[in-house]
Amino acid sequence: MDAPTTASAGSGAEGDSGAWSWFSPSPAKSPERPAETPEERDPEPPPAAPDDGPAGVRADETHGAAPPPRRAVPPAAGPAPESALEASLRTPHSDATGASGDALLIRRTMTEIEPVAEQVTSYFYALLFVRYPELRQLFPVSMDEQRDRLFKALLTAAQRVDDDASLTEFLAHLGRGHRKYGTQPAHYPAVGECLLGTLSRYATLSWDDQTEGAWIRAYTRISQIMIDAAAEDEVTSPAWWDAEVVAHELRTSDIAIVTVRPDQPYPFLAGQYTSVETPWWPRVWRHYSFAAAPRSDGLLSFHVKAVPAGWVSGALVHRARPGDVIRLGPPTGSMTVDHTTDNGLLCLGGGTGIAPIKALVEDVAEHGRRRPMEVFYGARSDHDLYDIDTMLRLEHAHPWLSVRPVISSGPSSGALNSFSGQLPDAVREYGPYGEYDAYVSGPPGLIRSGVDALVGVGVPSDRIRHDALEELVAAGE
Ligand SMILES: NC(=O)C1=CN([C@@H]2O[C@H](COP(=O)(O)OP(=O)(O)OC[C@H]3O[C@@H](n4cnc5c(N)ncnc54)[C@H](O)[C@@H]3O)[C@@H](O)[C@H]2O)C=CC1
Repeated sequence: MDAPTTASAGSGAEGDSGAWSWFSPSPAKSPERPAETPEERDPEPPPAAPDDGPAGVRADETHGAAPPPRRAVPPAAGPAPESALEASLRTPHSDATGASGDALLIRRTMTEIEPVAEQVTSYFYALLFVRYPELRQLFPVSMDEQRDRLFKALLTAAQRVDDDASLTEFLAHLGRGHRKYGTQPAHYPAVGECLLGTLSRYATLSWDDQTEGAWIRAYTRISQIMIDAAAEDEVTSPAWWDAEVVAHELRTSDIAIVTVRPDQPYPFLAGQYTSVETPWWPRVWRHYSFAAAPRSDGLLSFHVKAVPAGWVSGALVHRARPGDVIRLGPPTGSMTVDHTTDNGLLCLGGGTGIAPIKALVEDVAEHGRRRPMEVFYGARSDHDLYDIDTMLRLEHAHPWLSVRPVISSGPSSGALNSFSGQLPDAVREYGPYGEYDAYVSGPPGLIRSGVDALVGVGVPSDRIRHDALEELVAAGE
């Protein structure tokens, strides 16, 4: 997808980068470097983690983390037949794309561990929590989804090691975003040590001194960018905002509009989103878009749908009441209005994805340029169009705005004169829209098919905005 997207978050605090000396690349095994592999430091490998120490890893969290046996010494009689993986890992360190030697070495490691990524991740966290139990408190009680995150982010960064601009943008964002988790510069060497310990344990075919050097250089760079970005952010912005619930309106049996008052000014742009932590599920954060443009009274609102097994969404819909205090991360997202053009705006909002679209309408209204704006608001049935009254009120107030309800599967009373079908079908029916900027917000499936439909009705792909698909998929609620 080539539309502008947003990325996700990372860690840090005041930068004392001088504490990283052990992580300097070392051509030979350096005596200062701590043990790299579990067996060097932990006589018992982490899968036999403590049962459930105060800040330890539960035994069940190490499930599946049993490390593979170290590479067997080839039998004297002759080498065993080479597998396809072994053959690919033997490929010389050069590449037609011009990737650097370090990038090639890092990719080789990732090729080798990819088939066992789940065990690698489990082992990594087990090792981290056994060696540094004090870090356990930074993570949610249930590690099910977290297991994926930190490690994936590190791997994504390692993959971009040859692309300075993209790497820096990704990591700076990650570094700023990690402030709300309480990450400190001193945590980075611990993570790096366990990352290398894990990789050397699993990438037995490709791991050698050169590869280790490449990973050390990459991780040193990754952590420095994250720490610097966090330190810079600290000068102007809190790590998180506490926000008191001031209104809670149940719109359907599973959708609520939650309005909060942050304890400090909260600057953001219409179309952006933030991460939310509730008091009931500490350290579990979920993304929600702002459902209104910035207001003079500083209040923020979110549309939340309780989804099955959605801890945060369930708590926000069924448990939160005025007076409760939730926590907000920094605003993020690039689904914002370009006010330098007079192009029309074409918006697709599916389900609670209408929330940021409503904010965009308010933003355009405040700028007073009367740009044509077409909003397609999709839901399964009339009943699921929980905010249609607000949208129709806005349409009534602004002659440049047109709102079209689209019902995909459920019954429609006919009262709304809605289009029957999927949102992309409706857009095709009403197009072309060559002179429009476009915005898509809703379930990941809608983003994918919506972007295709928008390109089909003449919107250039560089003028289509939506939030990052991987964020929407990862959030899951
Ligand atoms: N900034 C954003 O992109 C935001 C995204 N969301 C996401 O929106 C979703 C809302 O969920 P629900 O209200 O249950 O929506 P839903 O699953 O009921 O879908 C709403 C409408 O979107 C369209 N749609 C859904 N899947 C589609 C597909 N595969 N192809 C074409 N059209 C499709 C249909 O018109 C459907 O009626 C959640 O996944 C939430 O995370 C919510 C708020 C903001």
